[in-house]
Amino acid sequence: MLPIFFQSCNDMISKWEAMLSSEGTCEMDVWPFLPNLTCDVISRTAFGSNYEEGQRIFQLLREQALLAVEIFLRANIPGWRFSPSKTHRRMQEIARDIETSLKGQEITSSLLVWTMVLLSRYPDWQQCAREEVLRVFGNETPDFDGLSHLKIVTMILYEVLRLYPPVIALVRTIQRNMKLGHLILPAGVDISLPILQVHHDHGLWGDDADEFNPERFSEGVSRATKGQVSFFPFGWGPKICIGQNFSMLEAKMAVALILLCFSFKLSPTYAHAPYTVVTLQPQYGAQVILHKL
Ligand code: HEM
Repeated sequence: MLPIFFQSCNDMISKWEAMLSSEGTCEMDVWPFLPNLTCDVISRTAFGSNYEEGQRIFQLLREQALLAVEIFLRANIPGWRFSPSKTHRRMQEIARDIETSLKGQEITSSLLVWTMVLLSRYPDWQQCAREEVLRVFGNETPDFDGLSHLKIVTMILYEVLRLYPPVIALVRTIQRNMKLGHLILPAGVDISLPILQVHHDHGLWGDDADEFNPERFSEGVSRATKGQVSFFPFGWGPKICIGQNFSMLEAKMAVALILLCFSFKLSPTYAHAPYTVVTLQPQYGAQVILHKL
């Protein structure tokens, strides 16, 4: 799997290098490249093909996401979600076409784009992470052992997942009448588990809850959360994400290789506008200025 991550990340970096000016800089929107990278990785891993060959599946995934938004926007029309509309029929067709295990690809690109935005905003953390990557790998190709030893990069990724969880909420349907704390929950009711709000809760995370401070994860997740379920970007319990190790490894590889090749800062044209199309994305892209190292 790691050689696939490495190859796909290198392909993306080569495209960025080809765009550099003679001074070794380039202003660009990195956001469109990141879903292509994660599609490429999952496509090569699942089908042994590259992004171009797996393209049909990813077009279907994007169409499905837009249809889901359409349904969400009409959710307040009573009974609409049960009606056999054209949107529903198309969604069912698409669902048959796509295996569940593909659903993580766009989510990982959300993690990567917010990591680039935050490291652009916090150059000290960017430098700190680069020094760690250089210390661990030097001129060697990143391997599994080294990636598992990237402590600062891991702290940064956790803090990005806390501030910008790609999945902002989970929904659960109550199967039978139950009591949860002081709440009585009747069967059939849908409840939302608001990941984004919990991750920003000042009572749980302190006064700096809205600030980027990877240091809070320096002693691991359970210390940072004081043993509470206040950090669950991958869900929790029996339905927890089965792709979390895959995506963390992929993200570490991508971040390590980008840090080794470029320094980057936000372009003045960047407009901070997180919005949700199934996952949390930058509405107007992620314009950065890259400098070749
Ligand atoms: C940063 C990346 C990712 C995040 C934040 C993420 C997050 C999540 C979340 C919140 C859930 C729902 C858990 C629940 O309903 O309680 C989930 C489920 C799932 N994820 Fe991920 N995911 C990521 C990457 C991936 C990747 C790369 C894959 C596949 C290679 C993947 C495969 C799945 C599958 C198959 C499920 C359904 C598990 C089940 O229902 O039993 N995810 N993920």
